[in-house]
Formats: sequence, C-alpha cells, structure tokens
Amino acid sequence: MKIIDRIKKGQEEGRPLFSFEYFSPKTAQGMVNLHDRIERMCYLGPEFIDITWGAGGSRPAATLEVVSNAQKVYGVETCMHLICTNNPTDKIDKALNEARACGNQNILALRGDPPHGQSEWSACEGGLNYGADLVRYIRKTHGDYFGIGVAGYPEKHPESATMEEDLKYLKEKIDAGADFIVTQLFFNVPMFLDWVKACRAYGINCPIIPGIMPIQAYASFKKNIVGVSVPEWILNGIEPIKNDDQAIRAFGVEVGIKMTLELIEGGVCGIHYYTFNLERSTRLILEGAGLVNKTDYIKKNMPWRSSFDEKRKEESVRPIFWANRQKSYISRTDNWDEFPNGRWGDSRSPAYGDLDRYGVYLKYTADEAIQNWGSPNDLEDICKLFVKYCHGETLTLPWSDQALALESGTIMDRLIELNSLGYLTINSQPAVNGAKSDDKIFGWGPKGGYVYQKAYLEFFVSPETLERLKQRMNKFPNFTYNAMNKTGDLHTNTNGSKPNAVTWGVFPGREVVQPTIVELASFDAWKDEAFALWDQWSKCYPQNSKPRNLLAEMGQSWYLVNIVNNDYHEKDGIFEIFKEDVLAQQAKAAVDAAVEQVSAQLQETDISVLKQEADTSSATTKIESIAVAEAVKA
Ligand SMILES: Cc1cc2nc3c(=O)[nH]c(=O)nc-3n(C[C@H](O)[C@H](O)[C@H](O)COP(=O)(O)OP(=O)(O)OC[C@H]3O[C@@H](n4cnc5c(N)ncnc54)[C@H](O)[C@@H]3O)c2cc1C
Ligand SMILES: NC(=O)c1ccc[n+]([C@@H]2O[C@H](COP(=O)([O-])OP(=O)(O)OC[C@H]3O[C@@H](n4cnc5c(N)ncnc54)[C@H](O)[C@@H]3O)[C@@H](O)[C@H]2O)c1
Repeated sequence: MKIIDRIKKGQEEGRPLFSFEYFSPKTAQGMVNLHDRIERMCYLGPEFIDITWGAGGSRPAATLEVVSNAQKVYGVETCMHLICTNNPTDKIDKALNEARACGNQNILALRGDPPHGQSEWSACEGGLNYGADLVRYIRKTHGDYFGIGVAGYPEKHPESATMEEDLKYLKEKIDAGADFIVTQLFFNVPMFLDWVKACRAYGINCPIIPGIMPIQAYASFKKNIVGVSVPEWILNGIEPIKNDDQAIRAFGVEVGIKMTLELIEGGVCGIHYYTFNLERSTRLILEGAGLVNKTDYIKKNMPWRSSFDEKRKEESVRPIFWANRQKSYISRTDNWDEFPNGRWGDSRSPAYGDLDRYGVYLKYTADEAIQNWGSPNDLEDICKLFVKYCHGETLTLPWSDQALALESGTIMDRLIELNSLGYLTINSQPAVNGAKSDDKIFGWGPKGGYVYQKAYLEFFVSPETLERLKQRMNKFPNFTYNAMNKTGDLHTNTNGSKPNAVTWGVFPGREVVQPTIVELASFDAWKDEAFALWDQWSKCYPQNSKPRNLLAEMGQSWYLVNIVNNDYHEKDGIFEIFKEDVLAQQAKAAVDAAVEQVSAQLQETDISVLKQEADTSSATTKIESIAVAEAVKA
C-alpha cells in the first residue's frame, strides 16, 4: 500500500502516525540483528519504515536486502530511499525494478550529496540532476505504481541561497508527482511549524512529516547538528552530562517526548523517527508520548517478560546460564547494544559504526581538504602533517574529525614521536587502571564508579615497517595486534575473532560494562572505510599530481594496524615495541648533528693548509688526513 493512502487514512481517523528510519548495517551479523530489531519494532505499530541509501551510492545491495526482508518477511510498509549521486539511470531502473519485485511500493526520491571530494553538485554520466528529475523519472518509467516522498528542509537546504528559492524547488518536486514530504531533522518545533505555514502559503499542500532524531549519544548529536539550530535549553541540558551516556539517553528521551507532544499539538499528520538502528530511545519516546501502549508491546513482543513478576520486567542482564545462547539473550532484550555508547560499539549491532546516517566519508570539499592538510609531496610531508595534528596545530585529519581528546594529552609526546617515525596514528587510548568515573580526563558513565582501559594504538604503516614490527611482536607476549591492507591481507596474532574488551567500567549496582571492544569483524568492516578515506583524500588533488599519486599509492599498499597491550597496569608499555626505531632515529640524528658540526668546522679550514701541514707528516698520515678532510667536506 502507498504511504500516502496510509497518511490519508490516519488523517480521517484523527490519529497521528509514526514511522522509523533505518540504515543498512555494515557487518553481516549487524544485518541479521537489524532484521530482529525491525521485527520487534514492528510491534510498536509504525505506519511505515524507510531504509536509507548509502552516500555516494555505496552498498545498494544491502539497502535492497533490508527493504526486501522488511516488506516481504515482516510485512511492514517499507519506503526505499533512492539517490541520483553516482546512480546513472540504468542503475536507477535496476533498483526500482528490484524494489517492485519484492512488493515495495514507496520511494523517497533524493538528489544525494555531491560525490566524495567534490564541493559542487554535478550529475554523473547518464544520471539525473535534481530530486525533481528523479520524481519525474519514476513517474515516467513506472506511472502511478510507486508512492513517492521527497525531502524538505525547515531550515532550508544548505545550497539554497534563500528560503524562497528552497520552497520553489520543493514545490517543483511535488508538482513533478511526489505525494508527501519528510523533513530533515530539527530541534526547534515552533520554527518547524512556521515553516509548514510558509509551505502552505507557497502552495505546497501535500502531507509534511517532520523527521526527528532521538538524542542517543553525544558524539552522534554533535555530528548531526551541523547547520541545525538547537534551542538553548537542549544545549544547556546536554553539555554538563556529555560524558555520561546513560544520562544523555535519558535526556534524549525527555527531549523526544516534549517534541513529539508539541508536534502533535501543532497538528502534524505523523512523526518520522531517525532511529540510527537503535530501539530503546524511540520506544520510550513513543510510550512517554502515549503513542504506544507499553503493556501491549510487552505482551506481543516479549511474552516471557509479561509472565515474569514485576521486578524482572526491566531485566537486561544476561544470566550466566544463558551465556551460550546469545541469540535468545539478544532478542530478549531491546537494549543489549545501547549502553553505554562505546567508541566503536559491537559489530554484531545493527547500529555498528555509523554516527552519520549515510555512511563515513571525507567531511570536506577538495578546496577545504587542501586548505586543511596542504599538498603533501612525499612521506616526510605526510608525517609532518600528522605531527602537526598531534601538536594541535591542525585540528583534523581525514580520519580524525576532532582535535585530540584530553586523555591523549597524556601520551602526546609519544604520538608525536611515532608519527615522525612514519607510524601514522589515527586512534589511540592510554592505559588506565581504575580512574574514578567522574575523573575530568578519563571518566565516563554514572557517578561512583571506576573505569579501566588497555593501551591501544591504531596506525598506518608501510609493508616493510609492518614486517619489522611483526618480528618484534614475540618479545611482547601481552600484545595483540591485527593488520590489514586494502585488499584484506590479514596479519594477526589474535587466533580467532573473540572480542577483546579494551575499555570497561565498574559501577555501583550494575554489571560491569565494556563499551569498547577490539575484534576482527569490526576491524574488517572499519578498514574498508579507513582505506576509502585515502582514496577520497587523494581525489582532492588534480589528476597525475604528486600528492594525488602519493596518497593513492599509500592507500593501495600500506597497512592499517591496531595494537592492544593487554596488561593495563603498564602505563607506557605499549610504546616499548617502537623503542628500536626511536633509538635508531636518535642515533641517526646524533650522527647527522656530528657530521654537520665537523663539516661546519671544515668550512672554515682551508684544505690547502691541511695539505701543507700534512707535507710535514709521514706519507700515510698525509694521505689519510687529506682523504678524511675531502670526504667530510663532500
Ligand atoms: C528525509 C531525508 C532523507 C535522506 N536520505 C538520504 C539517503 O538515504 N542517502 C543520501 O545519500 N542522502 C540522503 N539525504 C540527504 C540528501 O540527499 C541531501 O540533503 C541532498 O543534498 C539533497 O537532496 P534533495 O533530494 O533534497 O535535493 P534537491 O531537491 O534536488 O535539492 C538540492 C539543492 O538543489 C536546489 N535545486 C533543486 N532543483 C533545482 C534546479 N532545478 N535548479 C537549481 N537548483 C535546484 C535546491 O534548492 C537544493 O539547494 C536525505 C535527506 C533527508 C531530508
Ligand atoms: N579497531 C576497530 O575495530 C575500529 C572500528 C571502527 C572504528 N574504529 C576507529 O574509531 C575511530 C573513531 O572512533 P572513536 O569513536 O573512537 O573516536 P573518539 O573521538 O571517541 O576517540 C578517538 C581517540 O583517539 C584519539 N585520536 C584521534 N585521532 C588520533 C590520531 N590521529 N592519532 C592518535 N590518536 C588519535 C583521540 O584523542 C581519542 O582519544 C576511527 O578513526 C577508527 O580509528 C576502529
């Protein structure tokens, strides 16, 4: 059924609808668990769900797999996003035909952002220009079969010069045959309601569904508010609790409930929730706003819970005797992957690794990249850039969106040393042996706890340096490492893929929590993105230029390595493995300095004088002194 018909029915019945957005997961296990999650969330009663299309046209097969399963297996009305970026019309035809073949009848038609490394939008060869062109194309090729939604921007699209211009093109999309609008996320409800009035005044009369993002973690909140105005009360509420994931989620639910109620009050036809593939916050918002009935949900979805006594209903800890029945455990809890929001999360989670809804990519245009990172011509230039980043002289790298965290200050000198040696670091954490959870530098999680970390380093190295490192590894029995190049050539001493907890916390009255793990499956998924960033960075420079060739070649041949020192008592132990390089560098520096000193002295000494002096010495001494003097001068 078309979404527009569902919206009309909801409007006739006077009930506000709600819907969920998901993205296609990065790992195979994440995909399996997303299906479980979608199935469970269907019991909340969304009118439809939609699945994003990876930026730059990446992983269309994964999008289609989720669409197909949701539509066919769970029977939930599903809307597939489709973009023009990197999608010539033959690919668009293929996607539409496949969507149609699995019973899908709804498309969110989008232009997409400019391809990676490009600051301005241009269509690909054989592709379409704008969202409106895609709407027209779908209508031309499939008539009325699909219901079509388009994107709207309550704070205007960043490329539009004025709101007037933005509304003009929004209307063009509706006139081209779109049925409804879903908006970009926002936090200011009165501003949204004013924008709806402006749309109506402009003659845009179709249903407009506001899209809102439950705040579930500080990092993703920060990443997604670029260009979005956030009311003071939200900013003031979030900053003091930014290191306490549990408090952030609770606050996010509070914000979500308030916005939902205000929007319903403002007369919207429905609300679209950007779930980021997580479940709990969205469910709590819907319950808090009275849009779903908690008891009904538990009865339908978790019959085992409703038969428990009251005290056990909120259980989310895995009893020890379930240890070997992960699937039962996972599907019995709705928040197994939600608290606390770790650095990389768990690769089994559908939400794994995505702080951005449409995938990881270089956040800068080519001009900005060149301005930020210069034009490296050789390895030395690249090492210098990484060293500058560690010094705080440049605030980002392609792999690091933000300046070094406070905790990295404690190992900054060591990081500088490593980068100057050609170990290009992109992530790190120092060892911590029981800091208080409210510690200004290392603390996280609820108050009254203690937190721990194993030292961790992640860096790129040349194949030759990797070989040298591997040879040293057996002298460090507490170290585990994984290394992979772009093609997936793996070197490891981890013997299998068991997750290694590298950050954990002990808090009053709850189980030990381990937000960050290192494991092969997530490393494997991450490495594709890490190497894609070399490629995207290289494309910021003109073809055949030195920087372009250098960066492309490094992305092709270098390895991404992570090392964990499992003995978290050793504060600086992880750096011992690089000692030989440091000593060699120091020895080389000493020799260079000595040669420089001698040659400076010789500059002042005339060789002819030496020759004269030598004439008075024995023949052997004479030849030796002249040879030494000439060699040093050379
Ligand atoms: C609800 C929602 C879902 C999204 N899902 C995805 C997703 O799954 N994958 C993804 O990669 N991205 C997604 N995006 C991001 C979206 O692709 C970008 O915001 C993109 O930059 C604009 O897409 P659009 O369809 O709104 O573009 P358009 O409507 O084509 O507008 C883009 C810009 O061009 C201007 N414009 C339009 N027509 C013309 C014209 N004829 N002449 C000159 N200028 C014109 C507009 O004013 C605007 O500034 C989503 C955005 C939203 C709001
Ligand atoms: N190993 C894996 O399995 C895996 C999987 C996914 C992502 N990642 C990593 O996650 C990173 C982003 O995640 P995050 O949430 O941990 O970020 P974060 O900001 O929470 O933490 C990054 C930490 O690394 C430090 N750091 C940042 N840039 C650095 C650099 N260039 N050199 C040395 N230290 C640096 C920061 O100061 C901070 O302490 C990616 O860049 C990637 O390295 C790793």
